[in-house]
Amino acid sequence: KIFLYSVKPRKNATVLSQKLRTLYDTIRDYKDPKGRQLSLIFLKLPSKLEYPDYYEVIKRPIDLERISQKLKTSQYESLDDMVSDFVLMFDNACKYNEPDSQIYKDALMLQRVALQTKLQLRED
Ligand SMILES: CN(C)Cc1ccn2c1[nH]c(=O)c1c(Cl)cccc12
Repeated sequence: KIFLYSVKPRKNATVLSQKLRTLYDTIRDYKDPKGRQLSLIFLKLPSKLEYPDYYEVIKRPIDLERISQKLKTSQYESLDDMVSDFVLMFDNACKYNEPDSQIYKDALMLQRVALQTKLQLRED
């Protein structure tokens, strides 16, 4: 299948898409020192059937699948744009879940990974 660009994608468009992919993959693949992949619980929101109150408490529910979908369909205009979706998700997790819960602690850890990765990618 020959894919001829009618118009060559602008350089910074591909640079941005590479940075967005790197940020997403870094969070998705992050493992703690014991080798546990923290992102797995964040892949899919809890079901409305099992957790109806979740959708009362959390006004803007979001999960990794939604962020992944937005990445695939080029809906992010900047790194900060994607970071704000990650921060929203982790804030949701810290709002709904108890501070002594594993998901609360994992949200804080992954939020730090997101912010550190953003800073590193900004320098490149
Ligand atoms: C107890 N149960 C609802 C925890 C649980 C189970 C799954 N998920 C949560 N809590 C969340 O906040 C959450 C978020 Cl942000 C994104 C994706 C999945 C989530």
